[in-house]
Amino acid sequence: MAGFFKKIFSFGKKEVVEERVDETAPLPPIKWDQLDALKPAAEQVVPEFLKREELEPAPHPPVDGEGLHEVAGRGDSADASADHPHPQAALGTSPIEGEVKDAPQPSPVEEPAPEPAPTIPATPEPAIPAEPEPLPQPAPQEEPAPAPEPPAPEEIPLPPAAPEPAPEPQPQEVPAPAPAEPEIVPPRPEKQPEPAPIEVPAPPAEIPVETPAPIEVPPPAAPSAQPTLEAGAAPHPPAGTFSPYRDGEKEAASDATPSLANIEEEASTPTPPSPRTSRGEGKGEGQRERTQDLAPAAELAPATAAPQAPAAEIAPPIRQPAPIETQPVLAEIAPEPQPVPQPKPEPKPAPGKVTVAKKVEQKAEPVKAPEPAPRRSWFQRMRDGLARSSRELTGNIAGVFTRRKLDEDTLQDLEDVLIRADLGMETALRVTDALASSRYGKDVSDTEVRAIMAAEVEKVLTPVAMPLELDLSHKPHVILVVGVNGTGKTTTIGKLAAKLTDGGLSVMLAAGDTFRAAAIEQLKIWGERTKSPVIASKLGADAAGLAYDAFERAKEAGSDVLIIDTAGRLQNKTELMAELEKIVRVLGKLDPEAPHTVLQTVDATTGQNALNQVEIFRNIAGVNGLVMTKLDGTARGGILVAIAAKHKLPVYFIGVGEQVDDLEPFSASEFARAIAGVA
Ligand SMILES: Nc1nc2c(ncn2[C@@H]2O[C@H](COP(=O)(O)OP(=O)(O)OP(=O)(O)O)[C@@H](O)[C@H]2O)c(=O)[nH]1
Repeated sequence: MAGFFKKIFSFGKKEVVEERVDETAPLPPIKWDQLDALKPAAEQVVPEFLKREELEPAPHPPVDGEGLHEVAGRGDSADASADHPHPQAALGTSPIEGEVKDAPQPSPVEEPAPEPAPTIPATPEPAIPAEPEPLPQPAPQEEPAPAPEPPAPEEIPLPPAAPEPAPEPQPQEVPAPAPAEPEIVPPRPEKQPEPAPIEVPAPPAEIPVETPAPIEVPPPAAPSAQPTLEAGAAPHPPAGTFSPYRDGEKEAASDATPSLANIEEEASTPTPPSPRTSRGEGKGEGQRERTQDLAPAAELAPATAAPQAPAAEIAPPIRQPAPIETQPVLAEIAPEPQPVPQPKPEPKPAPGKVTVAKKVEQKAEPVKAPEPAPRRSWFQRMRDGLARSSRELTGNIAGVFTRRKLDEDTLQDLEDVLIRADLGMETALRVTDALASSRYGKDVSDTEVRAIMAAEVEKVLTPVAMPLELDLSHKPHVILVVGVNGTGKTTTIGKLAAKLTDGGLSVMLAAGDTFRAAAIEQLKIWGERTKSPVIASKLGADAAGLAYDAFERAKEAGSDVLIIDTAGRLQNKTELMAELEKIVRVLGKLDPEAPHTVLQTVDATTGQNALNQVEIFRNIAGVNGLVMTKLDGTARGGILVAIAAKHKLPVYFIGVGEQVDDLEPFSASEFARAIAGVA
């Protein structure tokens, strides 16, 4: 075989010499298309050359002459001496011969070369230019490129010696490209025109090679993981990780996707880098390796593991460990984020605990709210409310009767104490008279004095302590609520509506306080709380007109009770008093007896002014009942006794708080005992 290639080599020289001698004319421009067209011809011609070489070199010159001109014209004049380059270039195709030249040298070393040689020319041509970098695909596409690079092929023959040393490393390097090439195979079938007949068998062989590759992966996986570290652990693990998936993708994607091959090459690049450098040294050899790799690849995979151990083994192990490692890595990654969120919930409980503690504290307060201690009983609440009044009164009484006999001075001192307690002159005289009639000249204790006082106050209050009676024959029973502003009219209306609705009565509310927007809104709130419809109008509207409309509405609705709120006016303002009179007058048009109840709220904290308020409202609005408000926490609860004694108006309720339940029916004995500090 060596002789065979030598003949070819010498033949090329002869052609070059002959061609140049014959043709001195300027070289025509290069026509790449023609060159491509020549490629297949060249292949066919090649065998002819071989034959003709042995027989006659003459016939070829004319044929190759054109190719030679083109090649020479490309400008390797410096290499004009290019003895062989020309024939190589003429082939076109230069790579073909270049390989041929390269082949002969390594071929002696590698005996199998002679046979693949004919096949080689087809593949190597495109491969040579492309292989140095992108071994697989670019080569065929760049076929024209190699032609313009005749100098490369020319130089190639120069380092023929290099291929000789290269051949040995090449077989080693071969394994590395081998895995990549099988992937590259798909692109080659595209180039099939040249190597098609010969390589066609190879690709199928390679295709199975790829499939076995993943199969090989599992066995060496665990052990190979370590070797991967040696060959290029860093690059491999990632490549391996992706490789398994890519293989599957490759199978699915089929040959159409050369990119996959590139991807794998990139993944495997760590190992190939060294082989590539070696390849760059000898292109012809590199080409050969391809052809050889393609065929032997299938064989190498299983059997040639030893020679290709470094590269071939690295590739598979890399793939295997990678997928395995990747999964565990993912598994590790997954748990990592889990612990991360865990700490987050931890802080949540922390603040939760804090909040809980806070909430507990806060809730503890509302729990205290059941301080319905006031709810324990209205009397207890009233007693607590009258405590101030009681303490002051009882304290003063005790100061008067401490180890003193009852005489005129003590009786006068007691009268003064009762009057300062707002009980009124009448009530004070009643108490002193009662005490003097039974205890005059005797030692009297404060307890005895308070008991007599409680009894006398009760006597005063009993006539006025009356329950509110509603004549439901009136549909509705109209309750007009009057009183000085701030005495608790609206609040009392809400409390009363709650009692009535709780008792099963239907109640309608009328917002007659058209001078204060807050009063209207406040009444609406009470209406919502008591589920009672509220009749309201715009701010500043005529209160009498509103009362009239509300009365009609209540009649139409069949309400049991209509409660009309009014504006709080100072009794000395004629206009305001006239408005109340007008309301009463208008209501009387619908029902002469309406309003059926006129309640006046009296603020217990007002003191003696409450007597005047009742006097005025009684005369203007016909007040026929009282609600003593704010008896809780006042020291002047005695005014109720004075009002009762003077006006003898019924006291239906007393307000002992701002809550809906803080409206209690008035009890003379309880109030009297509470204010006198008698248990
Ligand atoms: N402590 C206590 N406060 C009360 C009582 N009744 C009413 N109040 C409060 O007294 C204030 C005045 O009550 P209102 O109902 O608005 O009095 P009003 O007469 O309607 O006032 P105007 O709408 O201005 O005429 C409010 O803050 C009520 O919560 C009570 O019996 N005890």
